Amino acid sequence: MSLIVQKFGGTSVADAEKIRAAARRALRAQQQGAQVVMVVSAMGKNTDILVDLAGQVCDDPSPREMDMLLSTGEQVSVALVAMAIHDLGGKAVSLTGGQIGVLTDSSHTRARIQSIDTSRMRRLLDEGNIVIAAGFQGVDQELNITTLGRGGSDTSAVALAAVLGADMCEIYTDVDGVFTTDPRLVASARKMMQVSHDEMLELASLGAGVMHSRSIEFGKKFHVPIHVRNSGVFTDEPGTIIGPISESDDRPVSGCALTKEEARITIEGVPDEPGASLNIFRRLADLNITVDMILQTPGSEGKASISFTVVQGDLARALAAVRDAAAELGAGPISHDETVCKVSVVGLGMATQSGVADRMFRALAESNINIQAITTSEIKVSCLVKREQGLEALRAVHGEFELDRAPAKIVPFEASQKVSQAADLAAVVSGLQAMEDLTVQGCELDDSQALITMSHVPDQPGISADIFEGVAAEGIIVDMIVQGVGADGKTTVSFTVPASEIDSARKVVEELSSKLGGDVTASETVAILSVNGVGIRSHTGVSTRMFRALSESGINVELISTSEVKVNVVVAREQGDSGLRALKAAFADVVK
Ligand SMILES: Nc1ncnc2c1ncn2[C@@H]1O[C@H](COP(=O)(O)OP(=O)(O)O)[C@@H](O)[C@H]1O
Ligand SMILES: N[C@@H](CC(=O)OP(=O)(O)O)C(=O)O
Repeated sequence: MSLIVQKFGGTSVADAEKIRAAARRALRAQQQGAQVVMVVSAMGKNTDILVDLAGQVCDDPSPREMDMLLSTGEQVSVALVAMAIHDLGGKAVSLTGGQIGVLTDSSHTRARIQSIDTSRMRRLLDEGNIVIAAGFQGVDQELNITTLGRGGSDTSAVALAAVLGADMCEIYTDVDGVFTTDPRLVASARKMMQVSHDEMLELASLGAGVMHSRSIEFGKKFHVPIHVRNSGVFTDEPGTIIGPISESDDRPVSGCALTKEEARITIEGVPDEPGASLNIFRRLADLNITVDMILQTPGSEGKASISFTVVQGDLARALAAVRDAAAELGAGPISHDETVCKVSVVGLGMATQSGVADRMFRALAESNINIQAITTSEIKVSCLVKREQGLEALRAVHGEFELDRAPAKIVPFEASQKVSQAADLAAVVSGLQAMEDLTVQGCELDDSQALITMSHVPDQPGISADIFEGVAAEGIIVDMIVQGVGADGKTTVSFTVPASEIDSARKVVEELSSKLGGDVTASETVAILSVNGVGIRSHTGVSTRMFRALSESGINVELISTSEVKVNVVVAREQGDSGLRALKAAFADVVK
């Protein structure tokens, strides 16, 4: 007998009529022969209302009490959905996270699932019930109620689908599927037929609120087929499948996203020596703060400047940690900016096609938007811009890559679904105990790259577009790009190219610097070390572990770039081999 998990987000159970519609949908699936587990979120904006209430009662609610409060939203909706099913003549039982046996760690408000007990659900399903599970919540060893972080019901649903070996995990929401960007922000956004796990992981962590990024991590790790659909239309029209392959293989960019609430922290005068980054990022990892867009740019007299972004809500805690690190390192001054946001493009295709970054930079320049910082990974380019220009930047980029138009070649829906379903159930079951553990696929060394740095470049719209158009015109594929945060109207741009291309890349950059000003340095003797896997960014300790391993081997990190699936660092070439050995040893316990 088939088993499906149907998750209904807050928008899909916002009122009595929607609750009845959700109940009808589950009953229909059951009548068609499936066992059905529903995972339900709090009604409408109820969680926001509860958060607001807590804020009215006190300034700094305890995380434990916050979880106790927020979990009630889901408890209301599961009971109502069960009643609606009973009223329609069906059999249903609602369960809280604790009643199911969703065991989590004790990090309140952002707990991680450790295991799920399927026995009670199986028994209820076998007795003909629809099981209605409260999303977003679990309990720790002491039976304290925990929550999985805002938006966490998606994660509950995919995790339940994984442990139950479900044939499909349907995510019902208020849009037709996953769009090329948030359709509320860009009217011409287009529904994708399918999107790959890696693309969705990046999009979700960059602000595509339609899915919680940890749920995609689960989906990828346990081969759960995920189908995002609209709860408001009662048709069999497919939504978007999140699976192993991209919608089209002839497009460099699949989607784009805006992360509105970013804050940037910069620490100048950091001693350019092994262990300095570790000192800073270890403290942030200990606080469970996810750090993004880490940029390290060379400064004068052996000092570096390190900038990174955090979500605005984490700014105060991050600043306190950074002040402690700076005091210990003798670094400073520290500055921060809360008026920034991040615009990103994502696509599996950009790993093999050149000319993505420069097109993005040109589109922003043409809208007169200055780029304050850039980071890239194989499948994304992110630019930090002024918050007030974020929306305009997103629209410019969406238009530039013609995301409103369907790609010429689309991989058929059924084909991707079949690949997804070829999951190995045994692997899912054996993965149960260590459900959210970090998976590292491997550590790599690329010693064929060279590094070019342009410093003291005027910090104005169009500079990066000029540089990377020039480089792309020579047919050179740029791998990492890091543009530092400008000081005194000047900025630093560093990037890596294949060592065989260094002369032509240097020529382009030198010609530009003779026009624009700025100094060029090139190093043919660098290596890129990387760690790749799943959940790299959300497991905040990965960069720390990497920096620690390198620092203990006396290796200095020159550049860093991070993504959901990879962290890259540039080091001196002669240290590449020892760096790789150090990383392999450091990650030996989590390599899968
Ligand atoms: N790339 C995207 N594709 C689809 N929806 C998106 C995307 N990015 C952001 N969204 C937003 O996510 C919303 C759905 O998520 P959410 O409001 O959390 O719904 P739910 O209550 O169903 O969980 C959509 O209404 C849409 O505005
Ligand atoms: N109710 C929780 C959990 C959740 O995932 O909700 P939704 O599915 O509506 O995004 C929240 O608002 O964060």
